Amino acid sequence: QKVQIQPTPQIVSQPSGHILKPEEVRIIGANSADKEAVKLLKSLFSISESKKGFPIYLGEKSDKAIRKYKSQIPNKAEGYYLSIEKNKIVVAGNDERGTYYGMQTLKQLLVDGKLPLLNIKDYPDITARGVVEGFYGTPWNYEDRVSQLKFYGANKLNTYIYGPKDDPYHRSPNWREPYPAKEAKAIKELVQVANHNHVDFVWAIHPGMDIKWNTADRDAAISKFEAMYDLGVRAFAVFFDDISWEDSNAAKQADFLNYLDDNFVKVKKNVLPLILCPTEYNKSWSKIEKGYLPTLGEKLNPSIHVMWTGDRVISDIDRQGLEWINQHIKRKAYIWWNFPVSDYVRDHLLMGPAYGLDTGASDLMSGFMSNPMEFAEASKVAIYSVADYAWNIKAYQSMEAWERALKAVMPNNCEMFRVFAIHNADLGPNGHGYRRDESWEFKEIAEKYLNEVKSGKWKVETIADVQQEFIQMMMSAKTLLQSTDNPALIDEIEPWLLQFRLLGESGLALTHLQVALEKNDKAYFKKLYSYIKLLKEEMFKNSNSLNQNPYQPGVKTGSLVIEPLINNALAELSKQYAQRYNEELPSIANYIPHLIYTNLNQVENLPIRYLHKTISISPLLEVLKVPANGYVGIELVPEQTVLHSKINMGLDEFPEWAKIQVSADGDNWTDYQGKYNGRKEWVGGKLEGLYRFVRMVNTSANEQECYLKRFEVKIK
Ligand SMILES: CCCC(=O)N[C@H]1/C(=N/OC(=O)Nc2ccccc2)O[C@H](CO)[C@@H](O)[C@@H]1O
Ligand SMILES: [Ca+2]
Repeated sequence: QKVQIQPTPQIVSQPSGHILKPEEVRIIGANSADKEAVKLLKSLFSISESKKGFPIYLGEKSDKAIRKYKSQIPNKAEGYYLSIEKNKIVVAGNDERGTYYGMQTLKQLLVDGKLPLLNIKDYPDITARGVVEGFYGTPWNYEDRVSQLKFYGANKLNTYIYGPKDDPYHRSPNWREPYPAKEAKAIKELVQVANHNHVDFVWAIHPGMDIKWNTADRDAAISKFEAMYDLGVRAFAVFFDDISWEDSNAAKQADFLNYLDDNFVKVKKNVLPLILCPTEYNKSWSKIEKGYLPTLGEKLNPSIHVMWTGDRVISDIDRQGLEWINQHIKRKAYIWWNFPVSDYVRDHLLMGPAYGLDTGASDLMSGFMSNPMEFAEASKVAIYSVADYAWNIKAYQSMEAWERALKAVMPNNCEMFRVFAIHNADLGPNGHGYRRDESWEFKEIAEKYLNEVKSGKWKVETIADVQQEFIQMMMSAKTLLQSTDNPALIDEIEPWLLQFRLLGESGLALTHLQVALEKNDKAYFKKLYSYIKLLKEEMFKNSNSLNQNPYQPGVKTGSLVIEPLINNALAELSKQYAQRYNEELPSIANYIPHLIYTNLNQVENLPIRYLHKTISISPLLEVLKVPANGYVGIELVPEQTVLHSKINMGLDEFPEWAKIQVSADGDNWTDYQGKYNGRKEWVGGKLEGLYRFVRMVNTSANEQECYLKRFEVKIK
């Protein structure tokens, strides 16, 4: 039988039987082996004081106790040789971390008091593997981070990069200041937890918003690094992402990094190589002829890593793209993979497989980091898969890893967790145009069901299939809400579980509308319809009260297949009701008729939201570039009476290049009189008459920059 080890090892022999877990073991090499490995071994077996215990040889290739096995150990960083035999076990590392990883594998193989007889030669494909806490939104808390670090140790991830955008001491305004005592203590403890799990804790500084290219700021960075060094940090990164372009001077950035490298990293000796997050960190933004990347490639000290997100900000990672970037930066790219980060689609959870990763790229990357969701536990599903990919790239199978990830995160309820995860994977329409598959096992049934509803000739077995899925959604939500094996996870995803249950319930009720039509029972149909309306109102209330944030407030679930199926079937069945009984029912599908109105491709995919008679554009996190005559706004369908409007462009004064205009026909525009309310927001009042378009337009002759933090129109 094939043993299952996470991550998938490089070389495993076929098991030739098994042994029972030894009552007592004797560790040979305990004094010279990696101490975390010794601790882990002692937590698994009872150690005999006398000579008679079952021998376990533990240590690194340079240790005397392991000398006999030295030739078996892969000559690769963090590699190990593990052999489980009838009369001994050998756990031999190429280095301390290798020994520790060998022990993690041994721990996984000890199941039901038995151990398989086999041997393994294993090592990682990618040198640095892990997670960059680099998202916008609520940073992870201390308990989240401790749990993450233990999870990384168990999954052979060796790097955690601390860089939460919303930590004021990581970025502006306080990147120069040392952390206050409380935060400093927490970081000091986290570094220790990281060390116990053989994870390199990388502290990132983000000086980009207000750095000056002078000795004062260079030394400010060094003194901040010194302060972090005193807390135990031995690895550092410098982030220059998401800053305005005049600061994206490659030569200055390279000099700054080289100065830190020469005057801090090289001086300290036990500090890992620096990591740079460049301003041009994806192919779609790079203009090679402008020389930013080639300058970094030329000038940056060779030991400094350069981060890269791929062809776009949110992007698949493939061999071709990696070969492209590596030639320009003259080193192997250090990947910052923006998945499962959801800070630009905050109403969605990304619980699906981690796919779009080239299994032929093992020799082209120096690092692979996942940028996760602000929900730490929920992110573990994708992080688990990334661990499998980064360790053994050619063997990676995203769907298989996903199945194991679900079991790892929710061991006692993985089937119910799978029902939830499979229907909470896509992002919905978003500014990056990045989408994921969702509900893939239900799509065919959904299609069949909708066609049968439309034709009015439905089959019992199709209805049964659909009812089974809806009931499973309800069972999944209820089971998970009452589960106890991962309370932190349930706490994070509760809003989505509540919504998921209501969605399943509304789907189930929907199938009974067909029963009512079959029985020609008008009263029953109307009762069901009102019931579905109640369910939808509760979902609407959830979306108005839970997971509120300034960007994508609300709770979206099953948004790719399930929700549209229910809304389309509902519309169809209420149409059939109207035809049969000559009576229109109020539309209850939460359809939004209004549209985004723009000629800027950076925002053309942004979703429109509708809550409480307010239509708004989903905000953009990053800076918006508006060329001459560029405009962004809302098209009201049909035209409406505008009560008031709010536009926040993230600027202190209302820019003279901008105009706010309205139109009924899209050709004749009139200025919309309004004023700044002192909180960077332009406010406009009630307009007489009906209007279809409200927009902000750049009336100057050249490109301008601003933010799209809020653009909303309230209608009567
Ligand atoms: C090396 C990657 C840096 C990165 O991805 N930065 C942020 C990031 N930046 O994305 C952008 O699109 N940034 C941007 C776009 C236009 C102009 C300036 C910045 O996207 C992620 C997902 O929203 C965020 O979590 C990241 O913190
Ligand atoms: Ca040793």
